[in-house]
Amino acid sequence: MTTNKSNIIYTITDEAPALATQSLLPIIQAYTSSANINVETKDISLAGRIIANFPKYLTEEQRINDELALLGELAKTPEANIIKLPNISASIPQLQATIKELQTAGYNLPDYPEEPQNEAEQSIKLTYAKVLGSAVNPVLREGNSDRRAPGSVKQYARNNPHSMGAWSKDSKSHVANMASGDFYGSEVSTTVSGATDMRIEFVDAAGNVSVLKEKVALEDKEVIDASVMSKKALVEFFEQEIEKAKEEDVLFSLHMKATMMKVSDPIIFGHCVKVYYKDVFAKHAATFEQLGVDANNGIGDVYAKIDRLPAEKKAEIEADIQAVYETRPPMAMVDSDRGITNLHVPSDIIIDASMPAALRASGQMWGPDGKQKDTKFTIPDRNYAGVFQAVVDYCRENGAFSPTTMGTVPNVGLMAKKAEEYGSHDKTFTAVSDGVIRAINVANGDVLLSQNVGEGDIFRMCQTKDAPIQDWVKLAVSRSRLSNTPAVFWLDENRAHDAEIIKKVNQYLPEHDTDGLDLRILAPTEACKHTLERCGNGEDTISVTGNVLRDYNTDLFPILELGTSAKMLSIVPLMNGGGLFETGAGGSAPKHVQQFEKENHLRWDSLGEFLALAASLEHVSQFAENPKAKILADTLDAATAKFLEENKSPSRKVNELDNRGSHFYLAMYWAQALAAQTDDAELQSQFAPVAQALNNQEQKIVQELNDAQGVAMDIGGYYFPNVEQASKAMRPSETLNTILSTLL
Ligand SMILES: NC(=O)C1=CN([C@@H]2O[C@H](COP(=O)(O)OP(=O)(O)OC[C@H]3O[C@@H](n4cnc5c(N)ncnc54)[C@H](OP(=O)(O)O)[C@@H]3O)[C@@H](O)[C@H]2O)C=CC1
Ligand SMILES: O=C(O)CCC(=O)C(=O)O
Ligand SMILES: [Mg+2]
Repeated sequence: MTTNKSNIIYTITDEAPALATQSLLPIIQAYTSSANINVETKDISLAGRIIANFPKYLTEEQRINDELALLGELAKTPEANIIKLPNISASIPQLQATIKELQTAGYNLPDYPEEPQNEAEQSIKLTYAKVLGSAVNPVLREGNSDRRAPGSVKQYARNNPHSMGAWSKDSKSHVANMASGDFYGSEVSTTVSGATDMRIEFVDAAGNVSVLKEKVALEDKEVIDASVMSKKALVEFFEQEIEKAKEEDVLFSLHMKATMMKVSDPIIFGHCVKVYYKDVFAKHAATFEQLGVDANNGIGDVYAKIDRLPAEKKAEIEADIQAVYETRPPMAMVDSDRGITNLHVPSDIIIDASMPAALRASGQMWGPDGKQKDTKFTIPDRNYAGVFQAVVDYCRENGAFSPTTMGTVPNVGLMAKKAEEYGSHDKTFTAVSDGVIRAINVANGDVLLSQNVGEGDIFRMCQTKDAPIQDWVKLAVSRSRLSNTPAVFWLDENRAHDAEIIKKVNQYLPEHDTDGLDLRILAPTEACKHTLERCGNGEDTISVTGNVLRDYNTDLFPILELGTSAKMLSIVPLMNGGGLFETGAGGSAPKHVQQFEKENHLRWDSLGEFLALAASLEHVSQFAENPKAKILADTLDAATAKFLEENKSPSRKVNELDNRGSHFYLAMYWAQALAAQTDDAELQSQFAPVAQALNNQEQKIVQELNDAQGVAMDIGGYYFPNVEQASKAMRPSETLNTILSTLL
């Protein structure tokens, strides 16, 4: 893909951010056209990715290019300048719903074959696997991550603190994790010497060898590791903790990352579903087998499949599910009004957002009665569970953090080239029987790593390449220097993988000027305690972490500090010189779309988009030597600061300022800043009348935007909305639209 140096790619994604784009992008395009910057869109939505992968089934007009693949290539070039909004990482139920919507819209796509019966179905399933789970971010993230709250955003939170639920010293909430038999306990790791290929194979108890993965290329000096989650230990753990939750009188809750960890975590989730609802699964085993119920898709899959049964049988199973709640501890709920539990769908409770939300709400979740209650946060594996327990302990002891006084915790995250666990899904396997799974060096037949496995155990291998580690160490030093802030590497010398990474950190740190910097290495739980102490004292600390803690920490600290991770600056300096500017650190906020459909109010906060756009324009100004881009970036920064000062973020309530109104204010402040600057007379004269018009019409525009609300809104689809309808819905102010059109 070739691009003009002043090209910016703006991604079309899903749900709330995709709706917000219908309103914000026309403003961005109108403003940037004045600096010869072309803001082009690329569709990486879930529906778009499905369409792109099945050309054979579609008409000529329906086919679209695989724009994700194009962007993946672009991300490896110095020209890349991509603004990436959050997208859905689909679970199977979400994928099926999207396929259905597309079929209804006339797209002749095949159904998702849950249990393929022949080769053709197997191939369809494999193609759908390409769009399942976290299939976008790892492709674009050809760099490490730098996520932080800009000074103006942090100051805004200090001046306008969000609510924080009070903590009780008697809180019974706690994190439950396994004591053995998990990934943490079994991990082995090594650093590869010399580029080679590896093969992953399974050896059964009788010595028969079968190949699980033919070939994985290994680079010189990369770190590889292998670990196993024992099914037996996991199931026993769930049994015990579910029983204990009842005795302890707390809600039972499970926190996984079934999207990023799309192979291992749905299986772990499925075991929990089968244990919690074991009476139902035992009594109806034959029926479930016949219906093809898959517990990995949650108890919701039972509800979906029993629809096909005669009414009487269906009612019996439903009654049996209800009876489970009499004997089991109360579940943490996703939606207590509709009886949706935390075990309904694996994509409803995603650990990075769900744990901080609970920690912010007095360490509690919502029970079946719609009331908050202390909770057992079940996080089976020990690798990162201790981090959340450290927050629980700190808040129980010291009370909730105060957004007015707490410090800030930016993150430098190791992410490039599918680093660590988040690149493991193509090397994750369930053992079909007892035996050994091992990685063989294809060049000489040596065993690189091996693990004993029992039937049903989950084996996984991770890769972490050397160049990204070097880049990450460099980024950590430079962020620490530039922001004059101590930095802690969250690495556990007792964990095999981390021990290899620590060797590299110690090797690469001396290559940089670290004079006077406070850099240290602490195991994650200790690092978290240290950081929390400092945070409570108003001190800032950079967390330098691997890929998983990058994800967790960049929701955890922003949600405590700012109320949401939507306000984060989220930059990925691409290793080949380009820039990927992610917006916020959160997701696509399905709850916001529900509200939008119900009452035409979108509470999505686009602050992350504003910050990303300013960083992207700054990148254009440097890369393309475009001085107008620099002015656009600086004035956008000024406008964003004013936007915060004036408190123009969307309200949560209908008929008040929403996402669209917040975009109007940004546009007005941006035009004012452009009209006020004197470095570029052309821009000044272009924007003076725009600023004037927006100013004069402020009342009218806000009225038009707010009056449109309060009615149900149909945009012709959820995963595949009608673009014209969505655009019309998101641009209800004719006055604003007319003023913007004068710039084009
Ligand atoms: N970078 C990416 O592409 C990411 C994608 N995802 C995907 O997003 C989906 C939903 O994930 P989930 O775990 O529910 O997390 P989300 O971050 O989407 O939502 C959690 C809550 O965070 C708040 N929130 C998030 N973003 C904003 C925003 N811009 N403005 C205001 N509030 C915001 C909302 O709280 P409230 O309702 O209280 O207003 C929201 O309900 C999944 O499909 C997931 O895979 C998740 C993370 C990152
Ligand atoms: O890609 C995903 O599924 C989620 C990514 C995410 O949560 C993050 O990077 O913070
Ligand atoms: Mg995240």
